[in-house]
Amino acid sequence: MKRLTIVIKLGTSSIVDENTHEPLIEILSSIVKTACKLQKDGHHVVLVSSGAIGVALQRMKLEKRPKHLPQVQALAAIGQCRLMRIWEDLFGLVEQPIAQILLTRNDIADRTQYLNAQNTLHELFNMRVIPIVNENDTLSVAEIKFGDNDTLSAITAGMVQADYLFLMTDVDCLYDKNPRKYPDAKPIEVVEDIADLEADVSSAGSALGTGGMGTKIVAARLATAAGVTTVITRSSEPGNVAKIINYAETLKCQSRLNADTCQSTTFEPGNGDVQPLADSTASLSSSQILAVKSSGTSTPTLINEALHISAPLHTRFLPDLHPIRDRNFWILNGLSPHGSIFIDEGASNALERKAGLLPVGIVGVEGNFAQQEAVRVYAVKRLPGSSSLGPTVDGTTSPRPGTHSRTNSGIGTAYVSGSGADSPPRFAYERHSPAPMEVARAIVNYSAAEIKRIRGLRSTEISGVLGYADSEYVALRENIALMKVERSRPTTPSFGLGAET
Ligand SMILES: N[C@@H](CCC(=O)OP(=O)(O)O)C(=O)O
Repeated sequence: MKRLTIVIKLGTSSIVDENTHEPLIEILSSIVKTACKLQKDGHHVVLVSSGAIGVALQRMKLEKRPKHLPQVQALAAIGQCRLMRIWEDLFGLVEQPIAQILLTRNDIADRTQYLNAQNTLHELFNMRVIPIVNENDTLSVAEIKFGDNDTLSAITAGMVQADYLFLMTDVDCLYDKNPRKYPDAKPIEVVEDIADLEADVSSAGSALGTGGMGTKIVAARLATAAGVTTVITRSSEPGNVAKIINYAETLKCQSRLNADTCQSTTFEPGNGDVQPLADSTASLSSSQILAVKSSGTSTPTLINEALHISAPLHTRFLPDLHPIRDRNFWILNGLSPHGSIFIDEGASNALERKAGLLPVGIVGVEGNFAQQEAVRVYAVKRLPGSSSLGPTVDGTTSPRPGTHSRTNSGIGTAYVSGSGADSPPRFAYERHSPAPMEVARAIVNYSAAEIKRIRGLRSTEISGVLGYADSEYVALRENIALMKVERSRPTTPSFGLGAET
């Protein structure tokens, strides 16, 4: 039997009525039914549930979400237990145990706590319990906030290495243009590479929640990079979750056009339900396999036609084939960067070859970070003729006064400037057109002040300058996570839609 791990995120607008703030019992009941069915079929299910603040508004008979942070935090405290009471009542009706997990970014910034959260989730799966995750808003202030539950759900999906993340919202899917303005807007069913998506993400969230379409795209980017198929679909039809999984798994299986690889899959095309097969027999009939083979296609739409299967409207973001997982996922997404380091091309290439980060390749530092904190790592080009021992990247947004020349490096745009032949060359970079490329995140062995003093030096020179040398590396290889960097991207259709949460 193929067991899937499925994270379903419900925004505030799917949980409470935007005007009356009453719980949307019909949707919540359908979610419970869907989650229990998936669970009973052997899959692992996690709910990421917003709605604490929305539910509290009704409890406290308030008309609007307050703006003052302590009031919002107090409401979250009031609403969270009421929200869980609603879930407990509904899941209790079908004897399905649930668990509450409240997270802040701080909780997972510590590697041990991150692993503890991960272990707890896995243990709950083993116990056949459905975890319900929300941000711990009462403790969260800006610096330790995930910001919105779309991001939280993507991090949760990465943490449990989910197969699917469902971002349930108030629209069917993405369209090639704003369907509210353009009646001929076409739904986008599959986004093969999210890097190619140029999105109009201007739509705001609902009055109660914090997310919108922008945060959904950010979440989809994060989750697909972690190998999670991410789906945007309408929350008012939770039964669609199983239909979409069924459809996507069937297409995945069929696109391989190989009966052997389909053997462990457990789906009956077209009936809308995910069915575990006790004996691992092929889920697709030989006539269906023949139908696809004889159609001579592997594209989803044509396979779909060959099989006569369809799914409710949705947009599916396909996962990265080389997912970022485990420690790398944690470095990239669990930690908040406290500053930036700028490295030259040689160092950038060395990182690609899985080397650690030495001081000699560092050309600049920004921010005020301490040892063992996370930083962003940007690649910039070292200009010909500049000193190898300590040109500074100063982060100005335009060239400094004086003589300057400009090169387009393909990595970032670098300027060299100085007031004449006697002045040492300085590096500056332009933040826009093109911005320096963030190539990695790293946990550093030295503080910003220390790195400013040792940048450009060989490792043997560190102790001479600092009086000590904690490490020859500014960041050890195991503490560096490379980003997926797109050096050139084709332009792609933009889309528009007005999702609320
Ligand atoms: N954690 C908050 C919701 C935050 C949030 O992202 O809300 P939403 O945009 O509705 O998914 C709550 O429970 O009210």
